[in-house]
Amino acid sequence: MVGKNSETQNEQENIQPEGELSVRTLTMPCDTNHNGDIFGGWVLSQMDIAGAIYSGKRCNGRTATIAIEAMKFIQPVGVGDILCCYCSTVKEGNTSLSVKVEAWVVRKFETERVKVTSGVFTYVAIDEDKRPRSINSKTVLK
Ligand SMILES: CCCCCCCCCCCCCCCC(=O)SCCNC(=O)CCNC(=O)[C@H](O)C(C)(C)COP(=O)(O)OP(=O)(O)OC[C@H]1O[C@@H](n2cnc3c(N)ncnc32)[C@H](O)[C@@H]1OP(=O)(O)O
Repeated sequence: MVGKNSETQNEQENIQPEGELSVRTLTMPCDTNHNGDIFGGWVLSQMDIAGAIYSGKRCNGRTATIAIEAMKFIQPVGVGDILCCYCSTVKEGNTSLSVKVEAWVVRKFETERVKVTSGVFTYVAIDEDKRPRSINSKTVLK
């Protein structure tokens, strides 16, 4: 069974996700690699979407990902797992917002959450010409 040891560890240490749930989705067979696990790149893209939704709300409109800190994939994600991405603010700059995104999964037919990876994603608030703008500027949300 994938990741059972870490689940037990999470329960024992009572580790909980940090931040606001931004994306929750079901993993599908089309997202697997040649080993039958979910592609790390697919997980990364879901985390980027989660951070983009979170930063879009905070920055009142469009944002673009400018940087992603090094990440460690702690354990594999399987088909049928439910991926949950939680976001919290690490740093607010003038035009940028750094967001910690934690990825957790609920294993297929189980109930406990297991942390699979986390990373800091930085977004820049951009205007309609795709130029940086203040994260506090009020833009039309489109
Ligand atoms: C109710 C509302 C709901 C809304 C709901 C929305 C939902 C929406 C869902 C979308 C879901 C899909 C989301 C996919 C998200 C992409 O896929 S975005 C695509 C990938 N990213 C790109 O193509 C961006 C390409 N880069 C660029 O266009 C330009 O670099 C940018 C972003 C316009 C920035 O321009 P620049 O001249 O390079 O920026 P610069 O002035 O040097 O620096 C800007 C800020 O970034 C910081 N920065 C620069 N380099 C770095 C670095 N390496 N590390 C950290 N920070 C850095 C600077 O310090 C500065 O921050 P501040 O000090 O102002 O706070």
